Amino acid sequence: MAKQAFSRLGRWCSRMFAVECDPSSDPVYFALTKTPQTRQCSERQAFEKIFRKAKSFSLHVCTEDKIQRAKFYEDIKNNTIPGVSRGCSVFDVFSFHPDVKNSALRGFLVRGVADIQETGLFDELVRNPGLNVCTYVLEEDTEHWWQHLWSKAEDGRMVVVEKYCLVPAEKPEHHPSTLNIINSDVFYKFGDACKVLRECTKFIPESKELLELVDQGLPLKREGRFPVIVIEGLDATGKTTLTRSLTDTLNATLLQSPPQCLSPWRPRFDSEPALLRRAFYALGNYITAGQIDRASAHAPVIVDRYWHSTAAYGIATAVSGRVDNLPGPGSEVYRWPVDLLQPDLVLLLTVSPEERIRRLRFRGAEKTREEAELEANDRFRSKVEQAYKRIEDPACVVVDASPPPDQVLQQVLLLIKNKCHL
Ligand SMILES: Nc1nc2c(ncn2[C@@H]2O[C@H](COP(=O)(O)OP(=O)(O)OP(=O)(O)O)[C@@H](O)[C@H]2O)c(=O)[nH]1
Ligand SMILES: Nc1ncnc2c1ncn2[C@@H]1O[C@H](COP(=O)(O)OP(=O)(O)O)[C@@H](O)[C@H]1O
Repeated sequence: MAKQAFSRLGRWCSRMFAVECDPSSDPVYFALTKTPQTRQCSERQAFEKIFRKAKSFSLHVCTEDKIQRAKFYEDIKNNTIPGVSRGCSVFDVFSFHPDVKNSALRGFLVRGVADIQETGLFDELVRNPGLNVCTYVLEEDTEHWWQHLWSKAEDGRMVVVEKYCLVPAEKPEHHPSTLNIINSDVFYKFGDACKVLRECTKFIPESKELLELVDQGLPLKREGRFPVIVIEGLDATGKTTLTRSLTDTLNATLLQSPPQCLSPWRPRFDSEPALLRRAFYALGNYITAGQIDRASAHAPVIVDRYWHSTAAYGIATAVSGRVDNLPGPGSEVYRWPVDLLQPDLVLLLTVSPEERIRRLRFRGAEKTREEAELEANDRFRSKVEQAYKRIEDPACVVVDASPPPDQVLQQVLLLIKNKCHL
């Protein structure tokens, strides 16, 4: 067991390690090296900011099984690990190769635990072989901080199988949370989303029924000749109101994503980790694409949310810390999926945060977990808004939706006339 664990852990060598103590500032970055480097007194504060003097444990979820990793990470993050909740600080951490796609392993640092043996960490490790636990110790003689990787030996004892010296390092070009977006936080192909849903049938049997709903012959190019207009925007920007009045005025067909047929499963997937939530919404977009293809043969089609929502919420959820940690405009994460039917026009409704809150209160509707997050967290909301505006091919056209409903409708009808010749 130790040998197998060691070989799996071995790929961690010469990686970087980032600790996110404060989401409003950059993480503290360290290089993991096999041999201690000469200490600079200026580095002292990097260590004291993270480790103080107390022992600290970093819990890395390191398994090839994406589903297990996503579920375990969420479960552990949202509950407390037995014996470590009292007075401990918990920070997000990333172990990664700088600027290498798909190299980031998310985990978190629990600081201030008296002794690792006292906690439930080792029991968790035994129950979840894919889980790896590290401790951080200051070696008094060399005054260096070391990361010790633990694993379970054949005789059942926990042993240190590898150790790396921590050296403060410069921040890499890309925030580590942006490295795994493609196919872990956002899906750009139908098959990739289906793969995740297929793998989770073991603990979400409903996924099998979902997969049967999707027509395997997905429409890439639209056969229909009528325009397709998507209305996007944060909740309470007026999408439902506008899509209904547009549908009446244009004698159009109103569709939405996720489509009605997925409603029975939505609460379940909204409560699942981001990986599964995103696969569910991606699947919803492909089912809606089939409906758009058929409907646009007979009349104009208005769609309430589509790919922009899926990608914007996925990217904003994945990228931690500041808004400027988002991948820059033009990044491949903002591109349209090659196999998803494209609309003719995407309108992004925007209102001021104050007006949105006023409308939300007035409407009093219940919120998804992400909508609650939008309220509580300006930074998350700004990341969603920025991501919406960076998505390409087609990019969205921003509409000021703060005027009264009839004025917004007239403004949008003019836009549709100019862009779609309707
Ligand atoms: N439709 C959609 N919703 C998503 C997606 N990803 C996350 N969500 C969440 O679902 C919420 C929207 O749910 P909807 O069913 O579209 O309800 P809605 O009435 O359009 O929401 P409002 O914007 O409040 O009108 C979003 O605010 C997100 O919290 C996605 O890909 N598509
Ligand atoms: N242009 C507008 N001006 C003022 N209030 C509006 C406008 N559009 C919608 N509302 C009101 O704001 C609330 C949210 O509108 P809704 O269409 O449900 O937004 P969304 O579908 O984007 O969540 C509703 O109570 C609605 O009556």
